Amino acid sequence: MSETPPAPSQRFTIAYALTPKKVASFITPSLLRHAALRGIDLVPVDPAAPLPLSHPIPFHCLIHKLHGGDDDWTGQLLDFSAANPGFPVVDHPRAVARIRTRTTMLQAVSQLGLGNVDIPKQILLQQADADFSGLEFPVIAKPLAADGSADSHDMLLIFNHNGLAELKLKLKHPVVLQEFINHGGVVFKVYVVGRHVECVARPSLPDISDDLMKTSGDSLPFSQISNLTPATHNTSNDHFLVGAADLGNADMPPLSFVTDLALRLRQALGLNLFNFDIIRESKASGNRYLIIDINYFPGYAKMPNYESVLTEFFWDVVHHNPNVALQKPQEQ
Ligand SMILES: Nc1ncnc2c1ncn2[C@@H]1O[C@H](COP(=O)(O)OP(=O)(O)OP(=O)(O)O)[C@@H](O)[C@H]1O
Ligand SMILES: O=P(O)(O)O[C@H]1[C@H](OP(=O)(O)O)[C@@H](OP(=O)(O)O)[C@@H](O)[C@@H](O)[C@@H]1OP(=O)(O)O
Repeated sequence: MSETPPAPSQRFTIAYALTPKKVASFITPSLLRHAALRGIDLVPVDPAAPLPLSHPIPFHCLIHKLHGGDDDWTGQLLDFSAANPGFPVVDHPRAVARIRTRTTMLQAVSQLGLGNVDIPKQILLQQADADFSGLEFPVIAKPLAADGSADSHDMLLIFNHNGLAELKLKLKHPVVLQEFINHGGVVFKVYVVGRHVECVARPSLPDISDDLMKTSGDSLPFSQISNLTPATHNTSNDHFLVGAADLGNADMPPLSFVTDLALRLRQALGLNLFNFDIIRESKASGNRYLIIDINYFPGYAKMPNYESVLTEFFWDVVHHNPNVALQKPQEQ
């Protein structure tokens, strides 16, 4: 990369509306430096102030991730996108909204046209006493909202009907109940930035044998298991760490498969900035993969060289490179 930044007339501004946590982890001095050398400046926007609805717009692209309770902000983004068609808002608020609810989040998977990729069987429980049918134990109860709010990562692994009865005391409804799939204790996280795709292995829940089902009680709470390190695990999660897989020796899915899957999913979702979690079913004879979660604008700073990857993406966006263009999501 040239060490001489472009002249002011060739510079581009990326406005960002991010949570303070995200600003701290993502808008690092090193990202700012990388981007500046490519002629790109990152500046904050105040989500409490109105976005400009007419020209001149003082930035060339808007990136965003704000958490629950931000309906006004989403409305602003929709109005801004409608008033400025073609202006790069990364990503379109309607496409983001779809993956902030666990029922609509995984719908796109059925459009991928890949026979070995599926989602676990799941049902929505609106209320605590709603009917539970068609699923086999163990199941995981997940909050319907996947919007980054305080309790959106609180989960309950349920082994039997008693555990199901405990659900109403332990998690706020509505929840999604999803069949637990044995997968060898490893989850593969696939990070997508435009057409850039990277896959890493992370710790997951261990396989659950019939014996473990009998000895584990009725239900077990857990939270953010894939981000656990020895320094952060707590008592409820400790249980699951027993028998944790050796990530260094994880049998990674082929990169060509992961890339193809990620690019299909990117188109189907209409998103440029996301990651998704896949697991490989232990008992399946061939390789059967299940997508269990999709996250908007994840923790990219954990990717090696994230500064260059994101800078190149921003450069493509402000130069309207068709590589990063996506279809606008339909209103539903
Ligand atoms: N259907 C499933 N079968 C087996 N394990 C699962 C299943 N669903 C989730 N898990 C395990 O539980 C973890 C958390 O689930 P999920 O990714 O849905 O939660 P999340 O809070 O949205 O995650 P993140 O912290 O990535 O945002 C997964 O990383 C995986 O270890
Ligand atoms: O901050 P972290 O690096 O842990 O990033 C996590 C991110 O938190 P942040 O967006 O508030 O930063 C989470 O977002 P919310 O669901 O809470 O909205 C979610 O996307 C996780 O999957 C990310 O972890 P990763 O998948 O990359 O391991």
